[in-house]
Amino acid sequence: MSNTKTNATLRSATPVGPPQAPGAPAPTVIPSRPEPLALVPTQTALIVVDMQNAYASLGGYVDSAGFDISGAQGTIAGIVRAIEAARAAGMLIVFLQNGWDAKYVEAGGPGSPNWHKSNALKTMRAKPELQGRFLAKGGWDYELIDAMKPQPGDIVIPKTRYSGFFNSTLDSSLRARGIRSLVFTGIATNVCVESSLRDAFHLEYFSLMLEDATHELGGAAIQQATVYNVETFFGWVSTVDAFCQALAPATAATPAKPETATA
Ligand SMILES: C/C(=C/NC(N)=O)C(=O)O
Repeated sequence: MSNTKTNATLRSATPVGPPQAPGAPAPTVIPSRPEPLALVPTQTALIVVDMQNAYASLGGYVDSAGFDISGAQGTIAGIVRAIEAARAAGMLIVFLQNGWDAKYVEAGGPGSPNWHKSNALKTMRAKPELQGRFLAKGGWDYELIDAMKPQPGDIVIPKTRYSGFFNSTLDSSLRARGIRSLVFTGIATNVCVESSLRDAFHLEYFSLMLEDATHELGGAAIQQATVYNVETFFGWVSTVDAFCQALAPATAATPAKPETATA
């Protein structure tokens, strides 16, 4: 890509991150591009975007609408690892869940661009036998996938448009908990992940995207376009391995069980 040179030039080894008050817990430095990112785990939320049957399961909305999600299993495995590492380090886990009421009032009618652009709504209009099947609250398509059931202390935030911040309680929920940094995972990289991450930038959050814990709709070049956008304009990019390895010392620092002395 012709932009590689620009990004390499702008890369730095000095970590960046939200300012820390004196006496604040030491941040964890995550190797990332274009700079390492310094995050305090207890002031960071892992955002899992729309890991619902609609986006990650065969027979769900995006599969039925003709998008290729054959790589979703790898994405799911990466997100599961990231969640485990984040939880062990004391990060808040937030699951976003996209969809509308069963009568699709929240989806909007012909006066809403969403009615015209949503491929879920378009597919159901084109095939009336599918009406009611996609992204309706209460249905299988809307549910989070089995691999990602929330645990006590996690937060689930419903949303009705691509950005997790639009008309939702996401921003207030994060601010109320003193969250300053966000780690983005989920599907789709170029739609709800990127929309949410862009809004996070404008709301002054430091955002990291784990590129191998996201999956695009539209092909490999589309994935690279979002990675470029995030790395160059809106945040930082890393991998599941780098994230988990950086957090491991923080996890190891939690008090171990006393060993039983054997004579
Ligand atoms: C295309 C699409 C993407 N959603 C997402 N979670 O990125 C949709 O909801 O129609």
